[in-house]
Amino acid sequence: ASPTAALATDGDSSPASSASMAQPAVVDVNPPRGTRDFPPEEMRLRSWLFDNFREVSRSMAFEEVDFPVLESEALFIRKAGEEITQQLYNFEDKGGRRVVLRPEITPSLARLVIKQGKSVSLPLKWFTIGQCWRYERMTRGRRREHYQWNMDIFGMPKVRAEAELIQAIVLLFERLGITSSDVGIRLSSRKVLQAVLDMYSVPQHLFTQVCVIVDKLGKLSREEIEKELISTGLSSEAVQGIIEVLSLKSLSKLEEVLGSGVEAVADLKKLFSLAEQYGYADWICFDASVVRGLAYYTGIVFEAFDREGELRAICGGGRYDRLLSTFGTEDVPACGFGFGDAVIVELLKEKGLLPDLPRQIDDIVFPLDEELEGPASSVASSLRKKGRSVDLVEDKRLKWVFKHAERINASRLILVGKSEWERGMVRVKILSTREEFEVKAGELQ
Ligand SMILES: Nc1ccc(Br)nc1
Repeated sequence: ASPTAALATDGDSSPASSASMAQPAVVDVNPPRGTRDFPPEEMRLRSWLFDNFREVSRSMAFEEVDFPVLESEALFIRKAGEEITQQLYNFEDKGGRRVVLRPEITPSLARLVIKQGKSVSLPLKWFTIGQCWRYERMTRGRRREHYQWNMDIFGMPKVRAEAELIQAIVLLFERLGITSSDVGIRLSSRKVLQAVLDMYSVPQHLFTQVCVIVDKLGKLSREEIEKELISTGLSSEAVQGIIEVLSLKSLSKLEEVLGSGVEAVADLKKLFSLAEQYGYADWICFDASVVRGLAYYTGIVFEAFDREGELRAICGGGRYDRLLSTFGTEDVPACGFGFGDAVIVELLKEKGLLPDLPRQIDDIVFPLDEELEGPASSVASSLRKKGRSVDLVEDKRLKWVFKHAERINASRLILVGKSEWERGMVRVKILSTREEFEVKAGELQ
């Protein structure tokens, strides 16, 4: 039996009703575990979301770039114990190369910046929307792929980059109808943690490991965090000092603890003052516990969260000034964020903000009998060349065509009939007003 035998037909043109043809599908029609199909309705929502990502990127003068989903595994080998590197969707290809389905976009961006080298002028403002993968034991039944909108700026060492990226995030939320009472953006700087580690003379090689551990604050208990920090070799007073500073929610308190003139505080003060000028100050708040879980961040980090506290972070990012040197070349200051396609949709559902995106086409062209299939083709073709979306229908009863027109929200029904065609005419029915008239076929717009 053909695999499509089990697929429903319209019950109108098939010889027997689809029910009598249903047989077990030969292949498993579900996509691989942890992955999704996008049938038309879901695809319209995804395209709507991505169009908003693109429109914000355009308004910020970012250029679109793209990369293979398949990357060399070497790009993602890091020793800081991040979840993302422990769940690599990695394998050996037929040429014996160690490759991965990329878990994130930033290393690919860095790779391309290095490859472009001196041929590009800085700053670079690039964005992409790409599928990212993780191989997680299905015990937790979580998805293994999602799409991420990434925006990154290379070659902008000052806080302007962070301010620009946060504006992009706020613009996106506002386009979707989300307000600063629904969502906040908490931000801090890894230089805060760096200053604390310096206070306790913690060796620099522990920095990224400590960041990855404290990023689990709020996910693991305080005891578990303390245990993991001690296991890196930190003294208990260093652990207490870290946890105490990371619980601060006020920049002035932070300044009291770290002392004035600390770079982290100066950066954050500058960002808050720029936020006032951009007009998004009510979206952001300082929260010293924000460190984000990626090893390569070096400065300001930020994440958007729903103020009801129900959901995981909606998006997140930060400054990564030393990623390129880990790939063996000179550093270029960089800053970026990733914005996944899943949590945002959950938030829109919760807020009743999912858009109604019905299918819509301009014209249905229908030959009233078989010998008019040719003329119907030329009518459809000329309308398409004029930019109309045209559904050319045949082998159906007229009753079915009217129902179909309603189902797909067609604006017009163009009927090609024998007597009209002999006079060079076609019949046009405006479906919203039921208005009906004849038009010269050659003058149909
Ligand atoms: N990094 C990553 C990849 C895929 C999914 Br689903 N979540 C996170």
